[in-house]
Amino acid sequence: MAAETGGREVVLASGSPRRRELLTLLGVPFRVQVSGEEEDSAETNPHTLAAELAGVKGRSVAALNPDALVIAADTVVAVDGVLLAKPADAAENAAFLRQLSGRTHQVFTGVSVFAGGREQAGVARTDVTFRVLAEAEIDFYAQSGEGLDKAGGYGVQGLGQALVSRIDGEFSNVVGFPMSLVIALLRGHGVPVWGALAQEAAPA
Ligand SMILES: Cc1cn([C@H]2C[C@H](O)[C@@H](COP(=O)(O)OP(=O)(O)OP(=O)(O)O)O2)c(=O)[nH]c1=O
Repeated sequence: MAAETGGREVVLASGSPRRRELLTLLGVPFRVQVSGEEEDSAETNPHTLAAELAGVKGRSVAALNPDALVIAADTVVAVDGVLLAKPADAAENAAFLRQLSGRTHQVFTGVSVFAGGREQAGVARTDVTFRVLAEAEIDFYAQSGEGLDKAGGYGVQGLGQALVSRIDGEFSNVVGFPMSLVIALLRGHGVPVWGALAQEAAPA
């Protein structure tokens, strides 16, 4: 395992099935250890909050795995300066969708990598525009339950793609794991994304 991952075991500090899928696509062997840290913060700036929460999750798992490379992420959705976390129920999900309808909002994902006692981190931003949604569409989507475990109350990778009219930025960032940033951070630590040959071929 260690030889395939730049000398360190890779630990994904996330319970998100999307992050698991996306890291698997990169061909990196890893195991999952979920941070038990509470995701509460007084921070109101979405960019800063995404960075802070990714750091909190990663740091707690890194403390338990000092020899590993630990990667963590956090996704924050903001519309007109208001943060939309995960909706508590279908009614709150519908309220979120009303706020997002016909507008452009921002999705920030912070990614933190801890290895050898050091942290490297970054934040990606994608702007997502929703169609003007009819009340019946809002009810239908909220009742589907798809948005309940997702920041902003929707999943762009599922039924939620029918809500979206435009995406400016990286799609994978909206799903919670911005590939460009993750690849750069992993390669920066010598982890061969898509195998050793691709590592050699990658531009500096
Ligand atoms: C906007 C949006 C969010 N999401 C997801 C990504 C994240 O999993 C989730 C945001 O919550 P997070 O707190 O970032 O992550 P999580 O609680 O799912 O997992 P963990 O803290 O263990 O890493 O919302 C989608 O899957 N699709 C989308 O379109």
